[in-house]
Amino acid sequence: MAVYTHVSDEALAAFLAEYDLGNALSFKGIAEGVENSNYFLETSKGRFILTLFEKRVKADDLPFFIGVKQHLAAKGYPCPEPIMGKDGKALRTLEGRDAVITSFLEGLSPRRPNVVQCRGLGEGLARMHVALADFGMTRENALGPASWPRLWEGRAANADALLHGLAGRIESDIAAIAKADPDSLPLPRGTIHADLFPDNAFFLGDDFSGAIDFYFACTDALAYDLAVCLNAWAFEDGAAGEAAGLQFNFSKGAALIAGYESVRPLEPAEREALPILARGAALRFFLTRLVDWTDTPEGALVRPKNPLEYAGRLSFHRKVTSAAGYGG
Ligand SMILES: Nc1ncnc2c1ncn2[C@@H]1O[C@H](COP(=O)(O)OP(=O)(O)O)[C@@H](O)[C@H]1O
Ligand SMILES: N[C@@H](CCOP(=O)(O)O)C(=O)O
Repeated sequence: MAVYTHVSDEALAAFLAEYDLGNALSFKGIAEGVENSNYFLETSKGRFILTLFEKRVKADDLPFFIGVKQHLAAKGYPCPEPIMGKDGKALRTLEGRDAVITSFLEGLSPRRPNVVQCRGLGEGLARMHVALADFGMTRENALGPASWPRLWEGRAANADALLHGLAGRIESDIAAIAKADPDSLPLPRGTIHADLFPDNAFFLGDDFSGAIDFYFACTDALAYDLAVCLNAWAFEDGAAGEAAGLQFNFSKGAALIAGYESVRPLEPAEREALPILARGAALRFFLTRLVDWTDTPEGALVRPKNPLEYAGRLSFHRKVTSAAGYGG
Protein backbone atom coordinates (compact mmCIF):
# COMPACT_ATOMS: atom_id res chain seq x y z
CA MET A 1 0.00 0.00 0.00
CA ALA A 2 1.70 3.19 -1.01
CA VAL A 3 -0.48 6.11 -0.02
CA TYR A 4 1.20 7.63 3.00
CA THR A 5 -0.05 11.21 2.63
CA HIS A 6 -3.76 11.99 2.31
CA VAL A 7 -4.70 14.81 -0.09
CA SER A 8 -7.86 16.75 0.80
CA ASP A 9 -10.31 17.90 -1.91
CA GLU A 10 -9.52 21.54 -1.10
CA ALA A 11 -5.74 21.02 -1.28
CA LEU A 12 -6.08 19.18 -4.61
CA ALA A 13 -8.26 21.93 -6.11
CA ALA A 14 -5.80 24.64 -5.01
CA PHE A 15 -2.88 22.58 -6.35
CA LEU A 16 -4.52 21.99 -9.73
CA ALA A 17 -5.29 25.71 -10.05
CA GLU A 18 -1.54 26.17 -10.48
CA TYR A 19 -1.63 24.06 -13.69
CA ASP A 20 -3.43 24.33 -16.97
CA LEU A 21 -4.96 20.88 -16.58
CA GLY A 22 -8.61 21.65 -15.79
CA ASN A 23 -10.47 20.20 -12.79
CA ALA A 24 -10.14 16.69 -11.37
CA LEU A 25 -12.66 14.22 -12.82
CA SER A 26 -11.20 11.26 -10.93
CA PHE A 27 -8.57 10.96 -8.18
CA LYS A 28 -7.55 7.65 -6.59
CA GLY A 29 -4.67 6.38 -4.46
CA ILE A 30 -2.48 3.68 -6.08
CA ALA A 31 -1.77 0.63 -3.93
CA GLU A 32 1.42 -0.48 -5.76
CA GLY A 33 4.85 0.94 -4.94
CA VAL A 34 6.66 1.33 -1.64
CA GLU A 35 8.58 4.61 -1.57
CA ASN A 36 6.21 7.49 -2.32
CA SER A 37 2.49 8.33 -2.32
CA ASN A 38 1.08 7.96 -5.84
CA TYR A 39 -2.38 8.99 -7.07
CA PHE A 40 -4.11 8.38 -10.38
CA LEU A 41 -5.54 11.71 -11.58
CA GLU A 42 -7.89 12.29 -14.49
CA THR A 43 -8.82 15.78 -15.68
CA SER A 44 -10.46 17.11 -18.84
CA LYS A 45 -6.90 17.25 -20.31
CA GLY A 46 -6.16 13.55 -19.82
CA ARG A 47 -4.73 11.01 -17.38
CA PHE A 48 -1.85 11.79 -15.02
CA ILE A 49 0.04 10.50 -11.97
CA LEU A 50 0.43 12.73 -8.92
CA THR A 51 3.42 11.76 -6.74
CA LEU A 52 4.09 13.10 -3.25
CA PHE A 53 7.66 12.39 -2.20
CA GLU A 54 8.03 10.72 1.18
CA LYS A 55 11.00 10.71 3.55
CA ARG A 56 13.37 8.42 1.68
CA VAL A 57 13.73 10.61 -1.41
CA LYS A 58 16.05 13.55 -0.70
CA ALA A 59 14.65 16.93 -1.80
CA ASP A 60 18.08 17.90 -3.20
CA ASP A 61 17.92 14.95 -5.62
CA LEU A 62 14.52 15.84 -7.08
CA PRO A 63 15.82 18.25 -9.76
CA PHE A 64 18.07 15.41 -11.06
CA PHE A 65 15.20 12.86 -11.16
CA ILE A 66 12.86 15.34 -12.84
CA GLY A 67 15.63 16.39 -15.25
CA VAL A 68 16.23 12.76 -16.30
CA LYS A 69 12.54 12.29 -17.15
CA GLN A 70 12.31 15.65 -18.96
CA HIS A 71 15.40 14.79 -21.01
CA LEU A 72 14.06 11.34 -21.94
CA ALA A 73 10.57 12.62 -22.73
CA ALA A 74 12.00 15.39 -24.93
CA LYS A 75 13.75 12.67 -26.95
CA GLY A 76 10.53 10.69 -27.33
CA TYR A 77 11.59 7.98 -24.86
CA PRO A 78 8.51 6.44 -23.19
CA CYS A 79 8.60 7.55 -19.55
CA PRO A 80 6.46 9.70 -17.24
CA GLU A 81 6.85 13.30 -18.48
CA PRO A 82 6.85 15.93 -15.69
CA ILE A 83 4.04 18.42 -16.27
CA MET A 84 4.90 22.10 -15.84
CA GLY A 85 2.71 24.43 -13.81
CA LYS A 86 1.64 27.84 -15.14
CA ASP A 87 4.88 29.19 -13.63
CA GLY A 88 6.99 26.84 -15.78
CA LYS A 89 7.99 24.71 -12.76
CA ALA A 90 7.36 20.96 -12.41
CA LEU A 91 8.12 20.67 -8.69
CA ARG A 92 5.89 22.24 -6.02
CA THR A 93 4.45 21.47 -2.58
CA LEU A 94 1.23 19.66 -1.62
CA GLU A 95 0.11 18.65 1.90
CA GLY A 96 3.61 19.56 3.16
CA ARG A 97 5.37 17.24 0.69
CA ASP A 98 7.32 17.92 -2.50
CA ALA A 99 5.01 16.89 -5.31
CA VAL A 100 5.00 16.46 -9.08
CA ILE A 101 2.43 15.60 -11.75
CA THR A 102 3.62 13.39 -14.59
CA SER A 103 1.98 11.99 -17.71
CA PHE A 104 0.30 8.57 -17.40
CA LEU A 105 2.15 5.76 -19.16
CA GLU A 106 0.16 2.93 -20.71
CA GLY A 107 1.10 -0.68 -20.22
CA LEU A 108 1.30 -3.48 -17.67
CA SER A 109 4.23 -4.70 -15.58
CA PRO A 110 4.93 -8.36 -16.34
CA ARG A 111 4.42 -10.64 -13.29
CA ARG A 112 6.59 -13.34 -14.85
CA PRO A 113 8.54 -11.86 -17.78
CA ASN A 114 8.97 -14.09 -20.83
CA VAL A 115 12.01 -14.32 -23.14
CA VAL A 116 10.56 -11.91 -25.72
CA GLN A 117 9.89 -9.33 -22.99
CA CYS A 118 13.46 -9.78 -21.68
CA ARG A 119 14.78 -8.94 -25.12
CA GLY A 120 12.48 -5.89 -25.31
CA LEU A 121 13.61 -4.78 -21.88
CA GLY A 122 17.29 -5.07 -22.91
CA GLU A 123 16.59 -2.92 -25.98
CA GLY A 124 14.61 -0.43 -23.88
CA LEU A 125 17.45 -0.15 -21.36
CA ALA A 126 20.06 0.49 -24.06
CA ARG A 127 17.80 3.07 -25.74
CA MET A 128 17.54 4.82 -22.38
CA HIS A 129 21.36 4.89 -22.01
CA VAL A 130 21.78 6.27 -25.53
CA ALA A 131 19.07 8.93 -25.01
CA LEU A 132 20.73 10.03 -21.75
CA ALA A 133 24.26 10.17 -23.21
CA ASP A 134 24.05 13.98 -23.52
CA PHE A 135 22.18 14.61 -20.24
CA GLY A 136 24.13 17.29 -18.40
CA MET A 137 23.40 16.62 -14.70
CA THR A 138 25.15 14.06 -12.47
CA ARG A 139 24.26 12.27 -9.24
CA GLU A 140 26.50 9.89 -7.32
CA ASN A 141 25.13 6.37 -6.77
CA ALA A 142 24.19 6.58 -3.08
CA LEU A 143 23.88 2.76 -2.96
CA GLY A 144 27.25 1.95 -4.56
CA PRO A 145 30.04 -0.15 -2.95
CA ALA A 146 31.10 2.72 -0.64
CA SER A 147 27.68 2.57 1.08
CA TRP A 148 27.62 -1.19 1.72
CA PRO A 149 29.71 -1.39 4.93
CA ARG A 150 27.33 1.18 6.48
CA LEU A 151 24.25 -0.78 5.36
CA TRP A 152 25.78 -4.03 6.67
CA GLU A 153 26.98 -2.68 10.03
CA GLY A 154 25.21 -4.42 12.93
CA ARG A 155 23.15 -6.73 10.65
CA ALA A 156 25.25 -9.93 10.73
CA ALA A 157 23.00 -11.55 13.36
CA ASN A 158 19.91 -10.65 11.29
CA ALA A 159 21.44 -12.35 8.24
CA ASP A 160 22.32 -15.47 10.24
CA ALA A 161 18.80 -15.52 11.67
CA LEU A 162 17.48 -15.65 8.11
CA LEU A 163 19.87 -18.45 7.16
CA HIS A 164 22.58 -20.04 9.29
CA GLY A 165 26.07 -19.12 8.01
CA LEU A 166 24.84 -16.41 5.63
CA ALA A 167 26.65 -13.53 7.39
CA GLY A 168 30.10 -14.97 6.65
CA ARG A 169 29.28 -15.36 2.96
CA ILE A 170 27.97 -11.79 2.76
CA GLU A 171 31.14 -10.50 4.42
CA SER A 172 33.23 -12.37 1.79
CA ASP A 173 31.11 -10.80 -0.97
CA ILE A 174 31.64 -7.30 0.43
CA ALA A 175 35.41 -7.94 0.68
CA ALA A 176 35.67 -9.51 -2.80
CA ILE A 177 33.87 -6.60 -4.44
CA ALA A 178 35.91 -4.02 -2.50
CA LYS A 179 39.06 -5.79 -3.77
CA ALA A 180 37.85 -5.80 -7.39
CA ASP A 181 36.90 -2.09 -6.92
CA PRO A 182 34.40 -1.88 -9.82
CA ASP A 183 34.26 1.94 -9.52
CA SER A 184 37.90 2.10 -10.67
CA LEU A 185 37.37 -0.04 -13.80
CA PRO A 186 37.62 1.70 -17.19
CA LEU A 187 33.94 1.24 -18.05
CA PRO A 188 31.68 3.62 -20.02
CA ARG A 189 29.67 5.64 -17.49
CA GLY A 190 26.54 7.72 -17.79
CA THR A 191 23.06 8.14 -16.38
CA ILE A 192 21.51 4.82 -15.34
CA HIS A 193 18.06 3.85 -13.99
CA ALA A 194 19.56 1.52 -11.34
CA ASP A 195 16.21 -0.13 -10.38
CA LEU A 196 14.64 -1.31 -13.66
CA PHE A 197 12.81 -4.26 -12.11
CA PRO A 198 9.71 -5.76 -13.79
CA ASP A 199 7.44 -3.58 -11.61
CA ASN A 200 9.13 -0.50 -13.09
CA ALA A 201 8.81 -1.53 -16.76
CA PHE A 202 5.59 -1.48 -18.78
CA PHE A 203 4.63 -3.67 -21.75
CA LEU A 204 1.72 -3.74 -24.17
CA GLY A 205 1.57 -7.45 -24.91
CA ASP A 206 5.23 -8.36 -25.44
CA ASP A 207 6.22 -4.85 -26.60
CA PHE A 208 8.17 -2.66 -24.17
CA SER A 209 6.05 0.46 -23.65
CA GLY A 210 8.16 2.39 -21.14
CA ALA A 211 9.96 2.76 -17.82
CA ILE A 212 8.85 4.44 -14.57
CA ASP A 213 10.25 5.09 -11.08
CA PHE A 214 13.54 6.92 -11.74
CA TYR A 215 14.13 7.61 -8.02
CA PHE A 216 17.37 5.60 -7.82
CA ALA A 217 18.73 7.02 -11.11
CA CYS A 218 22.36 8.11 -10.84
CA THR A 219 25.66 8.39 -12.69
CA ASP A 220 27.44 5.02 -12.83
CA ALA A 221 28.75 2.28 -15.15
CA LEU A 222 26.21 1.58 -17.91
CA ALA A 223 26.92 -2.15 -17.62
CA TYR A 224 25.90 -2.02 -13.94
CA ASP A 225 22.34 -1.21 -15.11
CA LEU A 226 22.43 -4.33 -17.30
CA ALA A 227 23.72 -6.29 -14.28
CA VAL A 228 20.77 -5.03 -12.18
CA CYS A 229 18.38 -6.20 -14.91
CA LEU A 230 20.01 -9.65 -15.20
CA ASN A 231 19.32 -10.07 -11.48
CA ALA A 232 15.76 -8.80 -11.66
CA TRP A 233 14.59 -10.38 -14.95
CA ALA A 234 16.50 -13.60 -15.61
CA PHE A 235 16.11 -15.53 -12.33
CA GLU A 236 13.03 -17.54 -11.47
CA ASP A 237 11.44 -18.73 -8.20
CA GLY A 238 13.80 -17.74 -5.45
CA ALA A 239 11.57 -17.02 -2.50
CA ALA A 240 12.08 -20.19 -0.48
CA GLY A 241 15.68 -20.01 0.73
CA GLU A 242 19.19 -18.96 -0.19
CA ALA A 243 19.37 -21.06 -3.34
CA ALA A 244 16.31 -23.25 -2.91
CA GLY A 245 14.35 -23.43 -6.14
CA LEU A 246 16.24 -20.51 -7.67
CA GLN A 247 17.15 -20.91 -11.34
CA PHE A 248 18.99 -18.61 -13.70
CA ASN A 249 17.15 -18.81 -17.03
CA PHE A 250 19.89 -18.64 -19.71
CA SER A 251 17.40 -17.96 -22.49
CA LYS A 252 16.18 -14.87 -20.61
CA GLY A 253 19.74 -13.74 -19.77
CA ALA A 254 20.84 -14.21 -23.40
CA ALA A 255 17.74 -12.38 -24.69
CA LEU A 256 18.31 -9.45 -22.33
CA ILE A 257 21.96 -9.07 -23.34
CA ALA A 258 21.21 -9.55 -27.06
CA GLY A 259 18.40 -6.96 -26.87
CA TYR A 260 20.75 -4.52 -25.17
CA GLU A 261 23.52 -5.13 -27.72
CA SER A 262 21.14 -4.68 -30.65
CA VAL A 263 21.13 -0.98 -29.67
CA ARG A 264 24.44 -0.49 -27.83
CA PRO A 265 27.11 -3.22 -28.21
CA LEU A 266 29.08 -3.88 -25.00
CA GLU A 267 32.79 -3.08 -24.92
CA PRO A 268 35.18 -5.97 -24.04
CA ALA A 269 35.84 -4.39 -20.60
CA GLU A 270 32.09 -4.34 -19.89
CA ARG A 271 31.72 -8.04 -20.78
CA GLU A 272 34.67 -8.86 -18.56
CA ALA A 273 33.21 -6.88 -15.66
CA LEU A 274 29.72 -8.36 -15.91
CA PRO A 275 30.19 -11.08 -13.23
CA ILE A 276 31.52 -8.65 -10.58
CA LEU A 277 28.88 -6.06 -11.50
CA ALA A 278 26.10 -8.65 -11.27
CA ARG A 279 27.43 -9.83 -7.90
CA GLY A 280 27.59 -6.21 -6.71
CA ALA A 281 24.03 -5.54 -7.90
CA ALA A 282 22.74 -8.62 -6.03
CA LEU A 283 24.59 -7.49 -2.90
CA ARG A 284 23.10 -3.98 -3.16
CA PHE A 285 19.53 -5.35 -3.27
CA PHE A 286 20.27 -7.96 -0.59
CA LEU A 287 21.54 -5.23 1.75
CA THR A 288 18.72 -2.72 1.21
CA ARG A 289 16.18 -5.54 1.59
CA LEU A 290 17.92 -6.73 4.79
CA VAL A 291 17.73 -3.19 6.19
CA ASP A 292 14.01 -2.97 5.35
CA TRP A 293 13.39 -6.52 6.62
CA THR A 294 14.91 -5.82 10.02
CA ASP A 295 13.72 -2.21 10.42
CA THR A 296 10.08 -2.53 9.29
CA PRO A 297 7.80 -2.95 12.32
CA GLU A 298 5.27 -5.82 12.41
CA GLY A 299 1.94 -4.72 10.97
CA ALA A 300 3.45 -1.87 8.90
CA LEU A 301 1.56 -0.81 5.78
CA VAL A 302 4.33 -1.95 3.44
CA ARG A 303 5.51 -5.57 3.47
CA PRO A 304 9.32 -5.70 3.06
CA LYS A 305 10.77 -7.76 0.21
CA ASN A 306 12.58 -11.00 1.03
CA PRO A 307 16.40 -10.57 1.23
CA LEU A 308 16.94 -14.33 0.69
CA GLU A 309 15.92 -14.00 -2.96
CA TYR A 310 19.10 -11.96 -3.40
CA ALA A 311 21.25 -14.24 -1.21
CA GLY A 312 20.31 -16.97 -3.71
CA ARG A 313 21.42 -14.82 -6.63
CA LEU A 314 24.74 -14.14 -4.84
CA SER A 315 25.37 -17.92 -4.60
CA PHE A 316 24.95 -18.09 -8.37
CA HIS A 317 27.17 -15.07 -9.16
CA ARG A 318 30.05 -16.34 -7.00
CA LYS A 319 30.57 -19.14 -9.53
CA VAL A 320 30.26 -17.10 -12.74
CA THR A 321 33.56 -16.13 -14.37
CA SER A 322 32.54 -14.54 -17.69
CA ALA A 323 29.63 -12.90 -19.51
CA ALA A 324 28.99 -16.29 -21.13
CA GLY A 325 27.79 -17.43 -17.70
CA TYR A 326 24.80 -15.11 -18.21
CA GLY A 327 24.16 -16.16 -21.81
CA GLY A 328 26.16 -13.21 -23.22
N1 LIG B 1 3.56 7.47 -15.12
C1 LIG B 1 2.84 6.42 -14.70
N2 LIG B 1 1.90 5.89 -15.52
C2 LIG B 1 1.11 4.87 -15.12
N3 LIG B 1 1.19 4.31 -13.89
C3 LIG B 1 2.11 4.77 -13.04
C4 LIG B 1 3.00 5.84 -13.40
N4 LIG B 1 3.82 6.08 -12.34
C5 LIG B 1 3.46 5.23 -11.37
N5 LIG B 1 2.44 4.44 -11.78
C6 LIG B 1 1.76 3.40 -10.99
O1 LIG B 1 2.07 3.63 -9.63
C7 LIG B 1 2.75 2.49 -9.08
C8 LIG B 1 3.82 2.93 -8.09
O2 LIG B 1 4.77 3.74 -8.75
P1 LIG B 1 6.31 3.71 -8.36
O3 LIG B 1 6.97 4.86 -9.06
O4 LIG B 1 6.89 2.35 -8.59
O5 LIG B 1 6.21 4.00 -6.81
P2 LIG B 1 7.31 3.95 -5.68
O6 LIG B 1 8.42 4.88 -6.10
O7 LIG B 1 6.56 4.42 -4.49
O8 LIG B 1 7.78 2.53 -5.54
C9 LIG B 1 3.28 1.72 -10.26
O9 LIG B 1 3.40 0.35 -10.01
C10 LIG B 1 2.21 2.01 -11.33
O10 LIG B 1 1.10 1.13 -11.15
N1 LIG C 1 13.44 -2.97 -6.60
C1 LIG C 1 13.81 -2.99 -5.20
C2 LIG C 1 12.85 -2.23 -4.34
C3 LIG C 1 12.51 -0.81 -4.80
O1 LIG C 1 11.12 -0.72 -4.91
P1 LIG C 1 10.38 0.14 -6.05
O2 LIG C 1 8.91 -0.20 -5.87
O3 LIG C 1 10.71 1.59 -5.73
O4 LIG C 1 10.90 -0.29 -7.39
C4 LIG C 1 13.87 -4.47 -4.70
O5 LIG C 1 13.24 -5.31 -5.32
O6 LIG C 1 14.51 -4.70 -3.67
